[in-house]
Amino acid sequence: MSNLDSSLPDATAAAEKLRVGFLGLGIMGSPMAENLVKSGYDVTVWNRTKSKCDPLINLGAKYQPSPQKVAASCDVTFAMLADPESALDVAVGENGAVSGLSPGKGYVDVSTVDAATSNLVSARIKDTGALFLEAPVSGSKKPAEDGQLIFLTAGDKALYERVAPLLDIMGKSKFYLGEVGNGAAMKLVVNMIMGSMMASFSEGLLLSEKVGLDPSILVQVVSQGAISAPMYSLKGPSMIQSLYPTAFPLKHQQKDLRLALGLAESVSQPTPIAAAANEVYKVAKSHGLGDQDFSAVIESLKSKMQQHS
Ligand SMILES: NC(=O)C1=CN([C@@H]2O[C@H](COP(=O)(O)OP(=O)(O)OC[C@H]3O[C@@H](n4cnc5c(N)ncnc54)[C@H](OP(=O)(O)O)[C@@H]3O)[C@@H](O)[C@H]2O)C=CC1
Ligand SMILES: O=CCCC(=O)O
Repeated sequence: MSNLDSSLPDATAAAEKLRVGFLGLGIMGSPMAENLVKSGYDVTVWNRTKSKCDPLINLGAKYQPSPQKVAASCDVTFAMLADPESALDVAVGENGAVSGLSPGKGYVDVSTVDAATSNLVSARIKDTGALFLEAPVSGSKKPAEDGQLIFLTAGDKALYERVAPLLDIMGKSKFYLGEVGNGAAMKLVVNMIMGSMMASFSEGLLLSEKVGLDPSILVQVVSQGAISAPMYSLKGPSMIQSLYPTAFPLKHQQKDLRLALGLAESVSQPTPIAAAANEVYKVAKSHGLGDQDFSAVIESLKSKMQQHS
């Protein structure tokens, strides 16, 4: 097929020259928006803390002072916000995106939220005549920087097709999962597994050390067997040194476990492992580790912290 084939998504988007809004420039939103700017898109940004917009503005992004004004000045607006409360506030609160939307526009929420929040945002967006897509992501800070995220999308198929070239810039793959809520649910199930894996890995590192083994050799052994995971090889060495440089904040992992437990409860699915893991993250959060990487959960299993909890 020729590169000039206008049926290709890339060619369609280039021909359309979409104006892209981006709300929420935290650990994930900043590199995602940066990749769009670097790919030549006309990007307009907003963030609650305005200073985080400056590096993007220096790269050529435009700025608007509210989600409403971003949505009004763009064809499609992405939102990458901390949690259900902020996702709702930015979409439907005062000067929220909804008041800037109209038929022909689209809103793509890439935050990790629960299905109920996503459905609420979707209903309000659709009331304006605009289209809605939920598209939470798997992959952390580095994959966001490298354009290697995995999008778990659901909602308006027409919007999915329209933004596919943008998702392809920010990510390495994308799944379309049907009705709004399915993307949120898939993301929560994935992060429920991840949270339990990290808590279990933490126990193993500490146990190996207590029985006189070298935990760095445990990391090597794990990396070569059936339970190997990139996460263990990536985070294990720094965890052994009690270093937790933030890629995925612990407070967000605990939020995802909380939301996943709610999802499980809604269908009476027992999730005792995730429930136990959630308690360990809650202890870590209550000890002020919420802004550190989620691998800092190991701290809550160290005996000195157990005595103080
Ligand atoms: N970090 C990661 O590895 C991954 C994170 N996620 C998910 O992506 C989302 C964002 O994560 P991440 O970028 O790491 O988080 P950050 O904490 O770095 O960024 C959160 C963003 O939300 C904004 N925000 C928070 N509260 C409000 C509010 N009340 N009103 C308006 N804006 C608000 C922050 O604004 P301000 O700058 O003003 O604080 C910031 O832009 C979360 O849902 C997270 O679970 C998904 C995959 C990976
Ligand atoms: O939500 C955060 C996910 C982090 C990851 O997938 O590595």
